This record gives sequence, structure tokens and C-alpha cells, in this order.
Amino acid sequence: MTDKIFKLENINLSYKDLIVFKNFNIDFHLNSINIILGSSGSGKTSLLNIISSNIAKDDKAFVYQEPRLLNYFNCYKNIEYVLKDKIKEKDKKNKIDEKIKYSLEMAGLTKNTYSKPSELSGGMKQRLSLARALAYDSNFILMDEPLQGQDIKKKKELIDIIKKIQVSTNKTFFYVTHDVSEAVMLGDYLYVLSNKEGYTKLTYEREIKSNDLNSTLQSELIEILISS
Ligand SMILES: Nc1ncnc2c1ncn2[C@@H]1O[C@H](COP(=O)(O)OP(=O)(O)OP(=O)(O)O)[C@@H](O)[C@H]1O
Repeated sequence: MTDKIFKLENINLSYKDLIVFKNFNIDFHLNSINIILGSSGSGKTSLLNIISSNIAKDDKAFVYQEPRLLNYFNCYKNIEYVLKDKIKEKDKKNKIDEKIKYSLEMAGLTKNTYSKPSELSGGMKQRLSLARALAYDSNFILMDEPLQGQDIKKKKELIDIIKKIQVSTNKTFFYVTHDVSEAVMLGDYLYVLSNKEGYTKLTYEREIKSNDLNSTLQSELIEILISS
């Protein structure tokens, strides 16, 4: 099978005197979960912003570290809010309702359809944020450390939901993290950034296979991060 590639070529980015990317190239994989792994300051979020700037506005949804929910709306309305402007007038009502219910079901929140965020646990809030991104119906989902601060059980729960969403929708995910175990548990493709030389480099890339969970990959990646 030949994968379709999402290519970024000759990327340059500076903040005043600080060069972050200098003639940077990277090939991501469409219809897969692409993990961008690196230590703090290695350029992960900057790269995610560059990726975002290469995707049309209504073809991408975001999930951040904080769920960014509207506290006065219930789960259903939190999702409805972002869909209003996206779905065309003529098939609006039924289509929105169908999408919201499907997304809540995928995120395991059907029972909480009418709960407000204040009635949800931290993990459930993040699941709602995922459901909202799914319902937006874009080809791309961009995630910046969405599992930060969740305990290991919640992390596993959320990882399984993200995988399930990818398999059933074939969307392209870009997922930023500094957590090696998250990267190996979730990713299809892994990209490690480092800025050892003063600007960001892609120091390591590989496909992740299901048996990598039991392999030495995690300890190799920890070594790479420590020395980068
Ligand atoms: N708006 C900005 N102005 C100036 N410097 C910035 C800005 N945003 C990021 N930087 C710098 O660019 C470099 C890369 O930052 P970036 O946030 O992309 O890294 P990161 O890997 O996402 O870090 P973290 O894991 O800590 O979020 C860092 O040196 C950071 O200080």
C-alpha cells in the first residue's frame, strides 16, 4: 500500500532573533495518526501551527490541553454551537442532530447528552472536546497535548476513543506530545523533534507497529529525548 503524504517543504520560522525552523522538511501521512514528539521548546506547537496554516479553515478541528468548553451549555449544545455555521441551511436540523448523537456515542457520552461540563469529570470533559472535534466533520484533527494531567486509566480510555475515531472515519490526526508512552500507544507514525543545534530538527521518524508496545521502542525514545 502506498500512503498518501502531507508534505511540508522548506519551512522557515523565526520569532525575532530566534530561528525555530530553517529549511525544514517533513512528510506526514494522510489518514493516519501522526505523533509529533519532543522535549519542551523543541518546536512541536510551532510545527502544529504551521500544519494548521496549510489546511483550510473549515477542514480542521482542534483539541487542546484544556477542553475549552462553554460552561453554560450542556454537552449537546456545546457541539451544536460549533456546527451551526458549518452545515448548510437546507439540511441543517436533522444532519446536526445525527452528527451530535453519533459523536457523543463515539466518545461514550450518550448518557451525558444533557449534562453540563460542571457535572463531568476531567476525562469526560476531554471526551466531550473530542466529540466536538469529531462532529465538526473535517478531514484533519489537530491535538496539542490533550491528555496532559489525566491519570493513566483515563489516558488509556481517551487513546482508545481517538483510535476508534480514526479507524471509523479515516481522518488525519496530528498529535503533539512529550509523553513517550502516549506516543507509542496511539501513533501510526512518529516524528521526534529536537533543537539541540539551536533550531528545530527532525531527529527520528518511524512507523509504529502494534508489537512496538512490548518492544524496547519506549526506552529508545526516552534515550533520544534525554540526549536531544
Ligand atoms: N510567540 C512566540 N514568541 C517568541 N518565541 C516563541 C513564541 N512561541 C514559541 N517561541 C519559542 O519557540 C521555540 C519553540 O516553541 P514551541 O512552543 O513550538 O515548542 P514546544 O515543543 O511546543 O514546547 P512545549 O512542549 O513547552 O509547549 C521555543 O524556544 C519557544 O520559546
